[in-house]
Amino acid sequence: MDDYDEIIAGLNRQGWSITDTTVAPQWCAELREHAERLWEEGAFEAGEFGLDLASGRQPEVRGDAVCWIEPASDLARLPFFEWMAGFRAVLNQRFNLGVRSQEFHFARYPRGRGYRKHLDQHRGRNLRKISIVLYLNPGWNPADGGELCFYQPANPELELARLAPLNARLAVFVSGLMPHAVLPCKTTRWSVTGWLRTDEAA
Ligand SMILES: O=C(O)CCC(=O)C(=O)O
Ligand SMILES: [Fe+2]
Repeated sequence: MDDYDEIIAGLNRQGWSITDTTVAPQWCAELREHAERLWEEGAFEAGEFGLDLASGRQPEVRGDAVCWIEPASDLARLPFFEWMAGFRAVLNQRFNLGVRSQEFHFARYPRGRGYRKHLDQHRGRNLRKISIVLYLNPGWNPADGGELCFYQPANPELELARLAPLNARLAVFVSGLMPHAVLPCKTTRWSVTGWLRTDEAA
């Protein structure tokens, strides 16, 4: 079984999958360098919750700052994003998922912040099919918190898994199915987050 197969098997079986050996630590180091540079350049903005821009910024609900990766930029051609384009092709060929575009942002959670339980599909819209999170945190300690939690789709009170944001860990899940949350972190938490979508690139 290759990595794509392993991830897809997890999605089919339970709606989510975690792999720790798919993404090369070198790719993560490079992404983390870019993320920190962009942070220092002031390129991040507060993460927004839902589509209502007027009321969308609620740090007690969603505490990260994000920096979107322009699809036409050099960054979008880094190996991790090329690998994702390959994953998309496999999902389309074998499962007819019709994921025609991908969007990604860097995310940075400062100490004390998390993201309350939510689904990744905006209400009434279902363009986002598959959610992707790659963690960029070398030396993450279990005591640092910041776990990604999955909850039972039919009963979101029931926690299914609690996963530390370990360096190079890749989480993939069905956007419209899996309730999830980020528990508050005790130290700065970095990641790349994205979605495979059914519409064409903007
Ligand atoms: O960083 C994570 O573990 C999940 C982030 C998330 O749920 C989101 O950005 O929608
Ligand atoms: Fe999410």
